[in-house]
Amino acid sequence: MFLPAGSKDEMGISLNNRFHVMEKFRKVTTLRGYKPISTPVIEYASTFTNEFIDMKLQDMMKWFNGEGEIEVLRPDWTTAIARALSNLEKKPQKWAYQGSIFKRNMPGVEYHQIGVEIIHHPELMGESECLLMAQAFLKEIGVGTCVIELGHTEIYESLVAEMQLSKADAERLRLAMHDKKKDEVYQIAIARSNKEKAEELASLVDAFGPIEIIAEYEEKWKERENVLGTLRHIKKLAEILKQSGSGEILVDLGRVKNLPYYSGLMFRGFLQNSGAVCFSGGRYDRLYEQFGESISAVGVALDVEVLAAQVKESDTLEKVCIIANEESLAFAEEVRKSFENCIVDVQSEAENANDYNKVYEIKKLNGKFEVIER
Ligand SMILES: N[C@@H](Cc1c[nH]c[nH+]1)C(=O)O
Repeated sequence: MFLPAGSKDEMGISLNNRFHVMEKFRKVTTLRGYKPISTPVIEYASTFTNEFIDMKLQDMMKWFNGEGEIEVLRPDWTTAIARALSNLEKKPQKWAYQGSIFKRNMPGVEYHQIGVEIIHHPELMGESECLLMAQAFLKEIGVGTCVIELGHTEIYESLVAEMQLSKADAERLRLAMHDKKKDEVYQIAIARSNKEKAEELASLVDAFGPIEIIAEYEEKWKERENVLGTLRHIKKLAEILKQSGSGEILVDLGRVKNLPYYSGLMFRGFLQNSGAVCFSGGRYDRLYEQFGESISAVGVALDVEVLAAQVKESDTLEKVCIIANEESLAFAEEVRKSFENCIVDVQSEAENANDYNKVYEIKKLNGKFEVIER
């Protein structure tokens, strides 16, 4: 029997590691005051494709239901949770979730995420909480500090806003900027504005580096009051992270949004050893405008596959094998209770004796069961 492309079975160590990551996440988030939330795996496509969200239908796993409406497998937690929360009381809330998202445009199709969404919290508080939670969690699973990158939608968008781009050109420019293709950014920009503007936009491609480069850009953009405010905000957040023992902090001032609903601060975490992205998130206040609300919303999702691959299998529990037969099964179940905090495996034969720290056999001597160490 075969599976569709992208689907896969999982077993043994990799599944154990995934569960380990998810259990620790539940512990860390519970202790930080998050409540759990879950949404159905099947939703209407329009929840994700409406004008406020604008995710691409072609990237989703989808079908028509009996009424002719398009249904999808959950492509994104953040949007699904916003839908679920839209009718709830408007007070500060912190939600934690774990489960799959599905993306047709990615080789794995099904991805496991753990994440949090924080709404109705003061901006800096919600943003720093996302990152401090992520840091505390990475520590808890033994990954340690990661490299944090901070970016902001408004720097690029305030430059582009004056350019009167068509939707298609805006998307081409965003992609070129995202891929850091400086020449292409310049070419698209020069066709729609003047040389000075095109050069400014192209130079934004290089506006990344350690947090200290912000000083250079404060000087460069000293006339642009709104951008200066954004830089001050990023610096404040970086300061909180540093004081809380974060590792390296980078900025990408030319970063464009990777999800259409971001508005404001965006962040990512990179593993120290491989550079893999282990978390990604940001502010998405505008997503709630579809419900006629103006609120503060920020969240982060962590990639369970990436993190599970970092977990070192630490079998701290002693493994015991009890060999029993049909007659001694009930007795073996009693014996099991005498081994506290051990993995106790009742078998008919110790096939792989080396897998166990201790092997016991239940024998019947003079009509009585005895436990004999092998
Ligand atoms: N849903 C985003 C992460 C996120 C959570 N909250 C805000 N952003 C993602 O899948 O990358």
